[in-house]
Amino acid sequence: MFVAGQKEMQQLDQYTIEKIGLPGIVLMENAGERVVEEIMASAPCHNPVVLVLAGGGNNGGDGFVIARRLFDLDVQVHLCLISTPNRLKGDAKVHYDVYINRGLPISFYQDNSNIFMSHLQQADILIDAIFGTGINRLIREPYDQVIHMVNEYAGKKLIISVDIPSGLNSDNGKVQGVAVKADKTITFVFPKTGFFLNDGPMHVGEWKAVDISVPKSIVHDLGIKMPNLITENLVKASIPLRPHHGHKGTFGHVLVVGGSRSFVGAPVFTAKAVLHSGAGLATLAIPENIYSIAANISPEALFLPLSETDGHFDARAILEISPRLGQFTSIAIGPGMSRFPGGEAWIESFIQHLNGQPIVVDADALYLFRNQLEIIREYQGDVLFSPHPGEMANLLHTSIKEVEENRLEVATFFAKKYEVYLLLKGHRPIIATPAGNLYINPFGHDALGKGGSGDVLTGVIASFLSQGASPTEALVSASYLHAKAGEDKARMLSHYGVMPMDIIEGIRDQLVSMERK
Ligand SMILES: NC(=O)C1=CN([C@@H]2O[C@H](COP(=O)(O)OP(=O)(O)OC[C@H]3O[C@@H](n4cnc5c(N)ncnc54)[C@H](OP(=O)(O)O)[C@@H]3O)[C@@H](O)[C@H]2O)[C@@H](O)CC1
Ligand SMILES: Nc1ncnc2c1ncn2[C@@H]1O[C@H](COP(=O)(O)OP(=O)(O)O)[C@@H](O)[C@H]1O
Ligand SMILES: [K+]
Repeated sequence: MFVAGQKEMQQLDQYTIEKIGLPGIVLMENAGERVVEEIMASAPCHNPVVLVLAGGGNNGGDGFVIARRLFDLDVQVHLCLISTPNRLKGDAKVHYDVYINRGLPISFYQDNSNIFMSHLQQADILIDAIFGTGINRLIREPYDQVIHMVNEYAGKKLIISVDIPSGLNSDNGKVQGVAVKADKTITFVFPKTGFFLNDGPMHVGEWKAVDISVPKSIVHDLGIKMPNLITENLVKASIPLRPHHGHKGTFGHVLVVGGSRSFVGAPVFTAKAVLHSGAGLATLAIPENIYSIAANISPEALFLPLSETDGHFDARAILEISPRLGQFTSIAIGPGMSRFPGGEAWIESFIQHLNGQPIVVDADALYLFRNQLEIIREYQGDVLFSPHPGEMANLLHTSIKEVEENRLEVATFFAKKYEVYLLLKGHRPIIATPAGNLYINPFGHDALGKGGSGDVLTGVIASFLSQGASPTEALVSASYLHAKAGEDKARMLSHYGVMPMDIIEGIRDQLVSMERK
């Protein structure tokens, strides 16, 4: 499934109408019909009272169809036009005329806002068909008042947005002054990019993309490049296959490099995640002063205790580890490593001793690479970076705000420029490839916002690489399983109580349920 912005939706609609010959009024009729099906399926009570709020563009046009079709199903429905009738044009005007010709119930906000308020109070369900993807400026009077009034009922009445919550920018998810806070959004053809960026996740609620007879194959016919949405099916096709006759050699040997006196748990979580997600072997290369604690809590791992000074790796460690590096099928470096003096030179030397295995760079290793990214570009194997927004900002010498407001652009830029596979973590993680492909993970939970959670993810990525997944496959499947594990564990253990080991267990539960399906 793809994720579409305003321009892409226009291209798809236009092609369907002009080249395929399916008129816009038919698409609008289909759109209205699909939304009505969803309204009927999610009605909070018997005989709900529905208020449809229609704007002056095509989103309002959908609203006229929805109100008419609800009326024909004997639903108590009222339509309120927020715009003025003489501004209506095209397909929306056709459906407005049909509505008026049928003599169906309507009122005009501009004529009498009191009537509107009384309808708002009486309704069980509010249908937001004020603005769709066509919004092109900040929302002002009277639309902002209406949206504020609708939002006062958030959590009290069922609010369903048509295509996108009115006021939300479909490309970047920014609120254009004010935006509807929907419980549900019924969107057409593809989910909109803005659902997953900036304010989007706080406004869309539960979303569903419905078919309105715009063929999805147009994307390929027109060669339109859009971000991919990570779905269970995509993940099923991405998780490395496990031959029944395989042995620990088949499933790869992951080297985890990290840890320091202050951060003992981080590399341990990574190594545990490596093994719980299927790798044959995991070796933990850690400073020798934390060896006994780490070994005590992870008997399943192999160990490579390395020389250290003041609780972190030192130059001797490189000499000790370098003859061994050839035996590993993937490397995860960074968890708990600390930002130690001389760390930049240490990590440069480390990468020069590798033989092209895929390498996952996370946490402090990202920091240590930030001023020497050319080394990454020149590395002869695949490099995967998994920064959180703070680490991403550090890599680009910019602010977290800049990163968060431009997640897609930032991820695309960095992946292309440094030829890395990038997983930009956060509420809705983004994966960007050196070739410019994008993936958005629509899952995840605030339960994952706890130290150690990212270390687990790093381990799963490295594990899948070791089992033969491509960098994109490893990132897509690890990010999905991690996010779904967070959602699932939060249901059992609360938003507050999920620990890194629970996430590891949750990932294993996800793998069990995928194997069964
Ligand atoms: N095309 C198709 O085949 C299909 C399209 N479909 C539907 O169409 C929707 C897109 O429709 P759309 O392009 O007409 O835009 P829409 O979101 O209704 O708003 C534009 C209107 O709002 C106005 N306006 C904009 N910003 C404003 C602001 N800040 N404050 C105030 N006014 C503002 C703008 O006015 P203007 O700029 O012209 O003055 C214009 O009147 C899409 O989301 C889907 O629901 C479906 O039916 C399926 C078939
Ligand atoms: N509110 C949230 N919603 C979804 N995912 C989240 C949320 N908060 C954190 N996460 C996820 O949790 C992980 C945290 O990683 P990171 O910050 O590197 O943690 P650490 O390095 O402490 O282990 C990331 O995968 C991130 O996407
Ligand atoms: K809307």
